Amino acid sequence: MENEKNEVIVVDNYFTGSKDNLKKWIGHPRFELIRHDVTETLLVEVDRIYHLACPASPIFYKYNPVKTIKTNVIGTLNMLGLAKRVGARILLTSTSEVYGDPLVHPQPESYWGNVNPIGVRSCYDEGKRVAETLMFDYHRQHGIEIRIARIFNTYGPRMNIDDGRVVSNFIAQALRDEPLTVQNPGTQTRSFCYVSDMVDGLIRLMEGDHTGPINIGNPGEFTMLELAETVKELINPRVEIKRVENTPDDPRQRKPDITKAKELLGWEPKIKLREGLPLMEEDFRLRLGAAKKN
Ligand SMILES: NC(=O)c1ccc[n+]([C@@H]2O[C@H](COP(=O)([O-])OP(=O)(O)OC[C@H]3O[C@@H](n4cnc5c(N)ncnc54)[C@H](O)[C@@H]3O)[C@@H](O)[C@H]2O)c1
Ligand SMILES: O=C(O)[C@H]1O[C@H](OP(=O)(O)OP(=O)(O)OC[C@H]2O[C@@H](n3ccc(=O)[nH]c3=O)[C@H](O)[C@@H]2O)[C@H](O)[C@@H](O)[C@@H]1O
Repeated sequence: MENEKNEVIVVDNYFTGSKDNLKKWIGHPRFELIRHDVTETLLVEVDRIYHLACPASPIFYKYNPVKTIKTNVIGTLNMLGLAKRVGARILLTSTSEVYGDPLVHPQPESYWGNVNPIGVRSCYDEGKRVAETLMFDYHRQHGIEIRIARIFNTYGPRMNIDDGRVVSNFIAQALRDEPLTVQNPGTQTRSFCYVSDMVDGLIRLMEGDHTGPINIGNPGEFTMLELAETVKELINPRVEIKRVENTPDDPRQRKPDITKAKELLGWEPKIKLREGLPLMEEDFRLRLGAAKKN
């Protein structure tokens, strides 16, 4: 929308999304919002498709796993069908979860992954693997222009407060004076990317010449205990850290190798975790009505 040459159509079934996040643009002449589920056919005329629709927080994607896999498979088929009909270029937001519980560290795009095909996370990680396969089959068979981003844990303002992912959980807990829930063992790692860096990476990938898959993420790697300590230090030093049970198949380590993104897209993240957390804190404080204490 910031580029005046663009007209934007947003399609969402609001399963985890919110109209509030789009308030700024509703009513703008270059903007349209459609309530639609991508598992149904969509007929619009476009030249770029950013296919992001999919529940992404583990608590939401496990809530209705059959719907999650339908969104990944039928939803991606429908978006590819649309791309084929109108000759659009399509970008899929795949995930670092295609690497499963990785045995190679950090993860380059050439790694095929270590994924449980029948586990409670499979609707999401195997779903995204099939979505990538569909993208490449449409590309080879029908000549569709495709782009695949493998996104690593991304966070930022305007996330659903009860999204359930670790950064939003810890920030909301710190602001509510509730203990930070570190799932065992707490030594598992993630690499957190700030949302503006991610958006910049996705646009570069879409407008560049490479199909991908390309990892887009921030290589700064933290254990969940380190993340909790950092949130405590920056946001609420009085808060406790509480150890809780983990869920099955939780990946033990995750860090992107971003050599390809640097070389092919000229992209690398700019915002460090310690800079991104306060930006998210500010937005969460406003929405939770939590005033800053001295
Ligand atoms: N944020 C991350 O760390 C991360 C990491 C890897 C991949 N991704 C991918 O990026 C995309 C966006 O993730 P996010 O973090 O913004 O998640 P999110 O849950 O905040 O947003 C997903 C959006 O998709 C919509 N949606 C879900 N199912 C739909 C359907 N059947 N039809 C239409 N809309 C539907 C939701 O309502 C929501 O607006 C997802 O595809 C996700 O898998 C995100
Ligand atoms: O980046 C990715 O590729 C994937 O990352 C996340 O999956 P996950 O890393 O499991 O996300 P979280 O739920 O934020 O969990 C991260 C870690 O924090 C831990 N955690 C989570 C929540 C919490 O309250 N406490 C806590 O310690 C989990 O055990 C896990 O080890 C996203 O949810 C997926 O959509 C995305 O595709």
